[in-house]
Parts: sequence; structure tokens; C-alpha cells
Amino acid sequence: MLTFARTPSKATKVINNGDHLNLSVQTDIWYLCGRLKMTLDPKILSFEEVSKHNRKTDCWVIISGKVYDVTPFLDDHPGGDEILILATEKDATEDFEDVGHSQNAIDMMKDYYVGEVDSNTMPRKNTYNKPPSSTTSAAAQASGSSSTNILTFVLPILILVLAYALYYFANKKVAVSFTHL
Ligand code: HEM
Repeated sequence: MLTFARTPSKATKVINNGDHLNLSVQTDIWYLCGRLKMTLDPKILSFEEVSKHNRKTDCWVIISGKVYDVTPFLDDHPGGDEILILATEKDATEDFEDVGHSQNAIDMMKDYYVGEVDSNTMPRKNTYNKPPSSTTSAAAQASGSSSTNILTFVLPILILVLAYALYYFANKKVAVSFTHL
């Protein structure tokens, strides 16, 4: 059983047989205080701010609206570090869930928790990371398909007109040759 002394720098570990050991666990206490503060008063971060942490030496991911600093975990991540770096600058919830992480993995996440992402700053789904030329290519595609439509409509008419012209001139030639007889 572990109980904490009222002084900030000392904790008393009470062992089952009644012995009392004074242990200096200041760091543990500060750590627990920090965790408590984070839970009660979470840090709200904008998507832009979180997105700056997008490399091997500084890697933050967003999963279910929560921000995790996974930098110390990169080398130990069973899925590899690259996949975590690729999961930055976006909502990685789907990527995380698609893998089907175990309960153990989910329990580990609290060690890397930084805060909450401000949902108003999140990019809208399916609009983020679109290639900038998408509008142009869509327009090009649209104009391409409209010209194809015109061709399919005009081409048969052209063929008909040509066939009629051939028929007409061929008949005229026969008539002329008959008048010369
Ligand atoms: C705080 C965040 C994360 C933690 C603590 C974490 C932890 C883990 C752990 C413990 C495993 C081993 C398998 C398991 O127990 O489920 C694992 C596997 C894996 N993780 Fe993560 N992960 C995190 C985020 C992500 C993200 C964002 C991705 C993005 C796709 C990802 C992709 C993978 C992949 C591909 C595997 C390998 C699965 C396999 O080979 O079976 N992880 N992760």
C-alpha cells in the first residue's frame, strides 16, 4: 500500500508488516500532481499548433480529440516510427482504430497525453491534404467529358451528311453521263 505524506517531497511506503519506510519520491508526487492537473484542467491546443510537431525528434498525434506526444515511444512502437510520423498533421483516429490496437496499447496512451485539440480548428473531413491542382483537374476533366459528349452527338450527323453528299453526287454523275449518250 502506498500513502503520500502531507509534505510535498516525502512519501511513506507502508509495508504490510507495519514497517514504515520514508522515501523521497518528490518526482513521483510532481508527476501525479501534473497528471491530476492535466485531467482536471486539460490543455486545449489548436490543430495548427499540434501539426508543428511532425518529425522524429518531436512527434505529436491526434487520436479521438486527444493529443499525444509519442516522441519517446517512436523507437519502441511495434508498428514502427515511420507510421507514427505519417500520422501527424491529421486526425489519426481512423488509422489508430483500423490497426485494432490492444487494450494494453490503449492503456499506454495516457503516458503520452498532452491535452485536447480544439475541435473548431480541425480541418473538415475529406478536405485536408487535397492536392492543390484538384480543382483545375476537375475542370479539365469536366471540359474533356463535355467535348467527348459533343463529338458523340456531332459525329453521326457528319457521317450522315457525307453519305448523303456522296449519294447525291454519284447520282448526278450518272444522270450527266446519260445525257451525253
Ligand atoms: C499513443 C499512440 C499509440 C500507442 C501507445 C500505440 C501502441 C501500439 C502497441 C502497444 C502496439 C502492439 C500491438 C498492440 O498491442 O495493439 C502497436 C502496434 C501497431 N501500431 Fe500503434 N500505437 C499508437 C499509435 C498508432 C498510430 C497513430 C498508428 C497509425 C496507423 C499505429 C499503427 C500501428 C501498427 C501498424 C501496429 C502494428 C500492428 C501489427 O503489426 O499487428 N499506432 N501500437
